[in-house]
Amino acid sequence: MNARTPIGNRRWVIKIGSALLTRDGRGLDHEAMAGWVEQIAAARAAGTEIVLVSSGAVAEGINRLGWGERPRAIHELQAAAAVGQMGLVQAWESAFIAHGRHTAQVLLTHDDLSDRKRYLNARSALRTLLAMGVVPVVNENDTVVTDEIRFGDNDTLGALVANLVEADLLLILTDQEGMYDRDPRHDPEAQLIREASAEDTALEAMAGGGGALGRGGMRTKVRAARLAARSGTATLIASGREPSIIADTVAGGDHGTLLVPRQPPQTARKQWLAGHLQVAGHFVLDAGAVRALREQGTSLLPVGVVEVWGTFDRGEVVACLDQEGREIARGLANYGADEARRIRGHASDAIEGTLGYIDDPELIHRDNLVLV
Ligand SMILES: Nc1ncnc2c1ncn2[C@@H]1O[C@H](COP(=O)(O)OP(=O)(O)O)[C@@H](O)[C@H]1O
Ligand SMILES: N[C@@H](CCC(=O)OP(=O)(O)O)C(=O)O
Repeated sequence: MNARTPIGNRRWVIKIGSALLTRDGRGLDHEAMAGWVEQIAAARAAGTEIVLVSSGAVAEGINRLGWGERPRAIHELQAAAAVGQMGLVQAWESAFIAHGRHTAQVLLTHDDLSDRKRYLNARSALRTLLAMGVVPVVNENDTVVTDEIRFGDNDTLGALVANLVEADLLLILTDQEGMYDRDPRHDPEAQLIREASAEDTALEAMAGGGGALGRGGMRTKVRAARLAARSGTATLIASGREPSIIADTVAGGDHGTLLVPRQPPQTARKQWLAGHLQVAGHFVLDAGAVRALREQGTSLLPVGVVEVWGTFDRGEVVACLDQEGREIARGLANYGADEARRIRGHASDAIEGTLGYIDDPELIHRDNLVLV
């Protein structure tokens, strides 16, 4: 068997899913948590900085409130998350304190990471905590988000946190040995993938949805790996039921599925752009502009835009689509939607004549543009 690509051990993000943490919804598995904490504390003592991304607030809230099943109403889910998050942080805090390690609760929303200022604040807070030897315990702030504006699954959140702290590894612990070439729940012949490129688009076809408690399944884990790769972060999907999974991985063991970045890391600003789950509008590009962006890495000029959709202001994130509606890039618009509609299809030297002023010759400057 070929040796796997080695993983750096400077900084890791470890994500633990709901199904694992809550024994399939029967309440927090304190014993398993103690086992993971012991291994994390040892890795930290040996010099690896670790951020924990912990799911399980909603599942634990449902358990604490004695509800038989997951509610559908958003206000009930928000309430369950608020109750359950208390149990989660209590459990992590006491497990880490037994090893003399402080934890810090960090609850994030999509808005926190899409607003540039708040993103930079979250980044410096996390980096400060890590430098102080604290283990940040991150979750989505489920109580203040609704379906339209949530990450929903913590795989995506884990990847964005890995971008924030520029982790070497995003370790996703789940209830399977790793990623198989098809959903093992439906096909016992499924084969475990040992290593693949995080950017390999064929992986998505092999990844299915999640179980009753987890939200994303393998699909969101594959997407998370692609997102994480933007900061040069490798993703390992492995079984949290394997008793010494973290220690073995630190020691260079080769459990699970490793998805490695093959492209060079992007700048922090481009990672931030790629991490936006929502955009304020769309530019539809002609074929020449699509080629120029993809093949030459140019800025987007008004002349290559055939349609402008949505309402947005200068500085907002806008997606660029080809004529079949496929997103090819996104970036920060230099003009608001109304101005963009007036200058689309025009050469840049006609902008001033059309608008009466010119801010920039491009609709999106290439420094603010990321291919997706
Ligand atoms: N190709 C695949 N390989 C492995 N697991 C898969 C695959 N496709 C779908 N799955 C499902 O994804 C589930 C894990 O995701 P999920 O239920 O969201 O858990 P978590 O809470 O850990 O995120 C597995 O239990 C498995 O049934
Ligand atoms: N923020 C949510 C986690 C969402 C979720 O279920 O994520 P996951 O189990 O990782 O697929 C919670 O704490 O309940």
